[in-house]
Amino acid sequence: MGMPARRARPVRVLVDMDCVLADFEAGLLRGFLQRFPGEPHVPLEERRGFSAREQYRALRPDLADKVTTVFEAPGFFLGLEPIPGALEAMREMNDMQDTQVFICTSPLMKYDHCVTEKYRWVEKHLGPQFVERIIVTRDKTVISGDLLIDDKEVIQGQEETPSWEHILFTCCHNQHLALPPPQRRLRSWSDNWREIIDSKRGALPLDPDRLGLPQQ
Ligand SMILES: Nc1ccn([C@H]2C[C@H](O)[C@@H](COP(=O)(O)O)O2)c(=O)n1
Ligand SMILES: [Mg+2]
Repeated sequence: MGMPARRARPVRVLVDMDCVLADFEAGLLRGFLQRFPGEPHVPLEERRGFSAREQYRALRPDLADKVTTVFEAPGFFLGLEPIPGALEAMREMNDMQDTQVFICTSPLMKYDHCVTEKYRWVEKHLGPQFVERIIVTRDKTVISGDLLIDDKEVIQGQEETPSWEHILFTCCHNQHLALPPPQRRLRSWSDNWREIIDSKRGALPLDPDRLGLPQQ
């Protein structure tokens, strides 16, 4: 009897941070209302499009810079609340057999507080073993993986055909979008992320050394 067949490599899952693990949108609105209480704002149910800055600009041009001061301020990223179920899902995913999890996040161009606070947020909420799993990049297309769970509707960069399948994580700014088939959504961390990961297992090549076939 040979050894049982085994997959040649684990499924690699890249998980975005803002709006997937950390509630950027709720933190931004809370910060905006605190800092500019008399100004018009965009309620979460009316958010459309990835860029809050552009939607505030459309509301009134000077609000673009005002909303930007909120997410560029020290303490903003560290103070974000976790998305419901995100921390539990990350721990479970990290413990799954044949599964590798990385946190894949883009920094602001004005990175002073953002980058350090993203690291500190991960350590605070997920612990040091996840700090080792952080990938900070402005271009997610050059990172290799089987899945990228991300709330940004279109992810472009230098690589035209990234190795990962983009799973759109539902967030206030993208919930109205009809996805072109076969693109898939993860509606929340209560949705079936395990099934999405398992759907990638069959696609992986089997390790010929583990098939139990007689060696040639
Ligand atoms: N609705 C959003 C979400 C995030 N950002 C900014 C904040 C971060 O610097 C960056 C994160 O991008 P991600 O890695 O989550 O694709 O983008 C924003 O401007 N608006
Ligand atoms: Mg995001």
